[in-house]
Amino acid sequence: MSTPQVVVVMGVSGTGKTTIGPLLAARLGVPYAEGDDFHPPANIAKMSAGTPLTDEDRRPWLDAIGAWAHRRAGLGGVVSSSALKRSYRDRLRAAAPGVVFVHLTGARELIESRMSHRTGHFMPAALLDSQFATLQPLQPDEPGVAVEVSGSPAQITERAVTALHGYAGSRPAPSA
Ligand SMILES: Nc1ncnc2c1ncn2[C@@H]1O[C@H](COP(=O)(O)OP(=O)(O)OP(=O)(O)O)[C@@H](O)[C@H]1O
Ligand SMILES: O=C(O)[C@H](O)[C@@H](O)[C@H](O)[C@H](O)CO
Repeated sequence: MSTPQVVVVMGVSGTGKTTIGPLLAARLGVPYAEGDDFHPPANIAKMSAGTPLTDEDRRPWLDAIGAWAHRRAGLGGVVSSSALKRSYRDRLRAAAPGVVFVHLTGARELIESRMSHRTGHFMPAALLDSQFATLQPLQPDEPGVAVEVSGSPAQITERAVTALHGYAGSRPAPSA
C-alpha cells in the first residue's frame, strides 16, 4: 500500500480551501487542519482591518503549518494554506519534505462572487486584488497539481482526488 500523502490545499482567499480541504481529507481518510487557525492573532487583526500580510507576518504562520505537516509525515493529512508564493511553498517543503500541493484555481469573477456571499469571515473581499497580485502559481518543478474550482464542492473534490492519483502515478517509485 502506498504511504498516505500530506496535502497542502493552496490558492487565493475565497478559492475554496476551507470548503474543499475537509472533503478531500474525508475522501482520503486523513485528518484536516484549517490553515487560518495557525495565524497569530495579530495577523487576523491585520487582515480584518483590510491590510495584506507581509512576508514577515506570514513566516510564523508558515512554520506552524510546516510543523503540522511534518508531524503528519507518513500518516497523511490535509492542511489549507494560501501558500501564495514559491518561497512560502519552499519553506513548507523544507519543514515537511514530502508535501504535495493542490492549487485551487479559478476565474477571479467566480471567486469574487463566492466571497461576496460569504458571511462571518474576517477576510474582506477587498484583499482579493493583493492576493492575486501576490500569487505565484504552482510551477512545473513543484510537487502537486492544479485543480479548477468551477462546479460543486463534491465535483471539485473528485477532480482533486483524480489529479492526485494521476500525479502519484507519474512519479518514479521510491528506490528503497
Ligand atoms: N464549489 C463551490 N460552490 C459554491 N460555493 C462555494 C464553492 N466553494 C466554496 N464556496 C463558497 O465560497 C466562499 C469561499 O470559500 P472558502 O471559505 O472555502 O474559501 P477559502 O479559500 O478557504 O478562503 P479564505 O482563504 O479566505 O479562508 C464560501 O462562502 C464557500 O461556501
Ligand atoms: O497569506 C495570506 O494572505 C493569508 O494567509 C490569507 O490567505 C488568509 O489566511 C486567508 O486567505 C483568509 O482566510
